Amino acid sequence: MKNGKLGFIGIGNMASAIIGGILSSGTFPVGDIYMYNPHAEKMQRFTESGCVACTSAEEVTELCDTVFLCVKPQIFPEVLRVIAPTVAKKNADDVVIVSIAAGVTFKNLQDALGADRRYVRAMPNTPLLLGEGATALCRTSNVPEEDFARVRSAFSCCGVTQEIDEAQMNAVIAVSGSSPAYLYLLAKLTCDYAAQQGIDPKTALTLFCQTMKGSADMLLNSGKDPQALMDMVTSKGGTTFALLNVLKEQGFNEAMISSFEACTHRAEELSM
Ligand SMILES: NC(=O)C1=CN([C@@H]2O[C@H](COP(=O)(O)OP(=O)(O)OC[C@H]3O[C@@H](n4cnc5c(N)ncnc54)[C@H](OP(=O)(O)O)[C@@H]3O)[C@@H](O)[C@H]2O)C=CC1
Ligand SMILES: O=C(O)[C@@H]1CCC=N1
Repeated sequence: MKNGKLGFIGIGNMASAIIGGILSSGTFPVGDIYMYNPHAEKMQRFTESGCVACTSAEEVTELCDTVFLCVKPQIFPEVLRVIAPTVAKKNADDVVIVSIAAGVTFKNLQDALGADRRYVRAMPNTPLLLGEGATALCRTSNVPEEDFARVRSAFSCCGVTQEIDEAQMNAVIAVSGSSPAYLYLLAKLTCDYAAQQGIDPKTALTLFCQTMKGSADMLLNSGKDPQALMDMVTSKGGTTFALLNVLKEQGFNEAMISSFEACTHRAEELSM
């Protein structure tokens, strides 16, 4: 029997962003959110909001019909071993296991918890915390629409979601999961340069962040592709041309592509 309860195992950066986003949106009753983390203090701010702290991963799995595994890929074997007996006691229809881990495959989950269980993989990102996340999702073929919609709503209440094939899950990490880091790097480099030139750091950050937001809106809503938008900015013989030329000369494009490949490759290595 399904009870609508959402359980989270591993309350670190990402689970905190997801739970924080869910709480801000009010999409799920706060008392339906269960969680477990070895260091209990990490759950405190959510228990203060009305979420329920459990004393073990088994307890979360026993009490909830949608279980989000939010530990590091390296901890997965241990957590899967711990929850396997509890998952085995449930009817296959009564539990959906959601993994947000980089690289951990459906095969890894099925080998540990059973091929007849229902699985969803998600690749979210930390802006979920502000309701501005981006999450790629995929499911095993036995996950019915109703169960998938429920999992999806935990992510879509705090950002956009897109369903993709499992074969694309490692490549998509460079697009949603990891990509905030290179955008923050760009912000840091830009603002550090501005500060060196005597521009007030807050002023620079405000200008740069609005530029990222506005550029994202142009990409989504102007009807123009990235190259056309770059061309609109680039006057012949002007400043943007000079900027892009140095990036080209110094191998920026190749470095970015190599970094995406490294990201995907690392996810493949993290598979169990
Ligand atoms: N950070 C990100 O931006 C994103 C992360 N992910 C994925 O999310 C997952 C979690 O990443 P992230 O939140 O950054 O990692 P964190 O290290 O911040 O969180 C992991 C949490 O797991 C807890 N934990 C450790 N061992 C156990 C255990 N045996 N049982 C239950 N909980 C345990 C840790 O608790 P304690 O500290 O007390 O040991 C910690 O709070 C990873 O698989 C990652 O691939 C996906 C997309 C984006
Ligand atoms: O760095 C990581 O491995 C995780 C997965 C995506 C973002 N953070």
